[in-house]
Amino acid sequence: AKKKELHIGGIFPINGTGGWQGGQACEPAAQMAFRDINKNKDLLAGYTLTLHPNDSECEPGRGAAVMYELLYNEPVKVMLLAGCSTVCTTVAEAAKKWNLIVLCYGASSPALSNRQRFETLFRTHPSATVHNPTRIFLMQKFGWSRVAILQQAEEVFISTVEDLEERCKAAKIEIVTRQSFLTDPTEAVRNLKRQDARIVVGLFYVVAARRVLCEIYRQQLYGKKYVWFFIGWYEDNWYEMQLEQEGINCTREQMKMAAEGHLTTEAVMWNQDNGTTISGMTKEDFRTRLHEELKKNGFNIDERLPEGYQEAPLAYDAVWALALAFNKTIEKLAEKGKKLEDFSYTNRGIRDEIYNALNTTSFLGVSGRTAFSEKGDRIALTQVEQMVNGKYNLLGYYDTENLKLKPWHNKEQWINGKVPQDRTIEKTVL
Ligand SMILES: CC1(C)CO[C@@H](CC(=O)O)CN1
Repeated sequence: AKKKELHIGGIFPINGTGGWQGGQACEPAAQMAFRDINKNKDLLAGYTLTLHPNDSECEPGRGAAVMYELLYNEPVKVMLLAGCSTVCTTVAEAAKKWNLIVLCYGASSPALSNRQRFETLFRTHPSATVHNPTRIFLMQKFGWSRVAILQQAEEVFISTVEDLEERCKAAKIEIVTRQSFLTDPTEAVRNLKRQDARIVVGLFYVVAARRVLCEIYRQQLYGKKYVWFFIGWYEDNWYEMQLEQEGINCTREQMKMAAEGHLTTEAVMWNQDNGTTISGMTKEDFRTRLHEELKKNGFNIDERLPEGYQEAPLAYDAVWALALAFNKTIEKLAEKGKKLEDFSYTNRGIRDEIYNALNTTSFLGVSGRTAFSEKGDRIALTQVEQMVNGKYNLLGYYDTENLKLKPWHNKEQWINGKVPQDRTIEKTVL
């Protein structure tokens, strides 16, 4: 018998430079997952999934336009996939009116962790706040209870800092100052110096990070008395890239000196070990297939780029989450004599079944263990690295859900082997 089609709306950042460069690999990764699932005999028997891809250019206005095209044109879509925080915010806030679940594979904004605004949102991309429990863990591990914050004035960093401040308060870690800047960090760095900040958490995009690093060098806020936390998803040699083009007036050597010893935190987006995942692939199998897929799609791949498309596993696993949830929903509906293909935009009952199924979905994907919190956030491990002599050393992983190390390698290095202090220790004259 002919298989029944389930139609999925896909909104991807294909063109446009508004978003992150990794986004372009998400549509090919999702297409790969649709093929794998439609071939899989153990899933969705009697059904076939059909993706309707569209380009949002990572721009919320375009995202809204393609969403309405998807909704006002046959066939009825049963779910939406979307990427980019701005597009997901727009799409997810509206989609609940059509009883559509929205699965976001590329949205890090903490604002999306809000069930009042986003009743039907789930995301395989962790919120930017996933770094914060790890930052607190590191402060406690190294005995720092007096820290400072330097951030770029962007929504994602503002809401991340709000979460970090709450966690610092709960952990009795004093935030001696919180400095923010739009594009020029000079004054903000000067204020850090005035407050004798020693342990600083930095939250900014990579172009701003290079300006901060040069300012750190010029104002001597680096070396054995200081520790900086940076974001870990910049390119590995971000501190020496594009210095001329961006008008950075520090040499590569100076940037490298200022960067020495800094710590980074980032969400783990590729399965930590090389075990076989639900699709039968290991993460390396996936990387190889993605590489081939991107070449076939005319991407100019060089050796490094597959790492550069770090979010591709999140798009691939989002489709597996969707398929597993549909599988569960079909069984549940059958008990009530209902069918998934009877979904319509006014059908709240089927939306609730899909929502409940996603809420309890958990599997090992190419992006690692994939499961969602009650706010629909991706539960993820974080990775900690330290820059030593211009290269990142892996220090370990942290499980923010169970608040434990997985594992820690004890490879951190400090100048003269001494962990920097978080304040000036008054010499007590005996
Ligand atoms: C880690 C990063 C680069 C954070 O931004 C995400 C895009 C977004 O949140 O709009 C993609 N992944």
